[in-house]
Amino acid sequence: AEAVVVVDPGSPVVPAEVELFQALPEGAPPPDVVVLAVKPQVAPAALAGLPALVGPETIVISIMAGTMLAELAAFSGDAITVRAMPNTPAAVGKGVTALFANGLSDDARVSIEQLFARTGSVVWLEAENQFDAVTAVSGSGPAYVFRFIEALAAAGEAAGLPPELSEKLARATVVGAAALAEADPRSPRDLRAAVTSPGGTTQAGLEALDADPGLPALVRAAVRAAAGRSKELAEGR
Ligand SMILES: NC(=O)C1=CN([C@@H]2O[C@H](COP(=O)(O)OP(=O)(O)OC[C@H]3O[C@@H](n4cnc5c(N)ncnc54)[C@H](OP(=O)(O)O)[C@@H]3O)[C@@H](O)[C@H]2O)C=CC1
Ligand SMILES: O=C(O)[C@@H]1CCC=N1
Repeated sequence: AEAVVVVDPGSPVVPAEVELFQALPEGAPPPDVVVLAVKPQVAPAALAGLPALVGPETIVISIMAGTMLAELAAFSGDAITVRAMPNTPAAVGKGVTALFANGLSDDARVSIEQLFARTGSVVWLEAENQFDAVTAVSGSGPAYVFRFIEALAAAGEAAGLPPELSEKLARATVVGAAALAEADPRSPRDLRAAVTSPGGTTQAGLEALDADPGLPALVRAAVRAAAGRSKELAEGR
């Protein structure tokens, strides 16, 4: 990008080449791309000045959970409007972003894809109503994995390891398993089977993990709750 501008009423630390504004600038030429990253609850107040700022060539990308394209139309004036759901591993180029828009030109589609490809992989959704489930799986998902690291570290401590060592082992194990899942084309199921010696330690651990209610049921409940919250946000609650 030629110039990157951040609008934030606070004082976030931004890179030297980024300009910081406390409020939306008035009378500026229409930007190429605007990314809306405020909380959905503050959007009406924060974005009131946006229609006057954007032009018909501007691409407005909202990453707000639960804010529908139909609602975004009120903020985005003439601009091309896109919904995106990224996730925080984007900070290290390992994110995954789901995108959806109606009637995009091929050019717009390519530039949006290129923008998010800088932060990791990109998928286009077939329907806007997939966002609730997508938000619950990949938007919120990193937090489930971090929770797992915390739980594994705490369990190691309970099994007698010093806290620092246990956290180091738990973190390195999840990082290593994720890297293997990325590099090895086998399914997660096959990767799991490769660790699990018949009658060995892993089998004993997995049996406990799957005992009622079991990890799959807990994860299903987590995704259902997060998707439900996404729907509530869409209804303005
Ligand atoms: N966190 C995540 O993993 C993901 C978040 N999202 C979406 O991103 C959005 C932000 O979430 P998150 O980063 O977690 O929340 P934060 O509260 O961390 O970020 C919100 C930001 O908006 C700023 N802000 C508040 N009011 C205004 C305003 N009037 N004008 C401009 N900026 C304003 C805040 O500034 P200040 O701190 O000074 O109040 C803050 O920097 C949400 O819509 C969320 O759904 C989407 C995908 C993943
Ligand atoms: O918790 C949230 O609402 C946002 C959306 C996905 C991740 N964080």
